[in-house]
Amino acid sequence: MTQLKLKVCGLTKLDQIQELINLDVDFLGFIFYEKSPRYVLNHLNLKQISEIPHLQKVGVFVNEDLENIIEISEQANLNFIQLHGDETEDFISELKQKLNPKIGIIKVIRIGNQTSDELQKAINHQPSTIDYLLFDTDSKAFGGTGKTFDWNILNDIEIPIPYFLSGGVSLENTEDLKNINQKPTALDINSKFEIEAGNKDLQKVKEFLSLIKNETSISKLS
Ligand SMILES: O=C(O)c1ccccc1N[C@@H]1O[C@H](COP(=O)(O)O)[C@@H](O)[C@H]1O
Repeated sequence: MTQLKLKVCGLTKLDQIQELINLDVDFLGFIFYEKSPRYVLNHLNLKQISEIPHLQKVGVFVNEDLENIIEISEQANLNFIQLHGDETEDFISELKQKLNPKIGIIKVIRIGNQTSDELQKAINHQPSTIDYLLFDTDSKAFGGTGKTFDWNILNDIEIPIPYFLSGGVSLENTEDLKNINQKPTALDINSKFEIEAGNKDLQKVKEFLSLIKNETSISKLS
């Protein structure tokens, strides 16, 4: 059985980041959206982010200017760009052309009240150059609300590439993973593992890690 990966998002503190690296967390997420309470550049500069020794650093952007994404990705030494807004197919294709080819793209599909047909169309319209999809709950804030969507809708669609599951993922709802037929490649945790925005509750993250990385628990979930 392939092991579920973990992305911890909304990081702002170097000591916590180092601890997550020691815990072998698979993806580290940094929010480059000024309106977010987890806006990383209020806490760390691009050089500090670039020096973080991890090979799966994800920058989260919301309807950001293409040239800014490229500049930040280079200066912060990012490995993935997570597009969390309403970025079009053309925008993503142009970004892919201009971006360092080593940098992958994660496209977020925010799930609100779409039908499964509408959702399928949105998935099918994504450019083939994206590396992962990420499903999150739709909201005016774009993300980071701690709210879940109805995961059952994932059983009504075809997901052609690996995906991250996000939106209010917590210690309390991993049980519901067993109802999803096509399992996510990674779980993305954020606001449910915080003392306050951007300040992670590492004890909770450790509990979660042992839950999802433990073979016995995983087999209970699938
Ligand atoms: O966390 C934020 O503040 C944020 C703001 C704007 C876009 C995305 C944001 N975070 C992403 O939201 C999801 C879900 O987070 P949560 O579990 O619901 O708190 C996660 O992918 C973050 O990358």
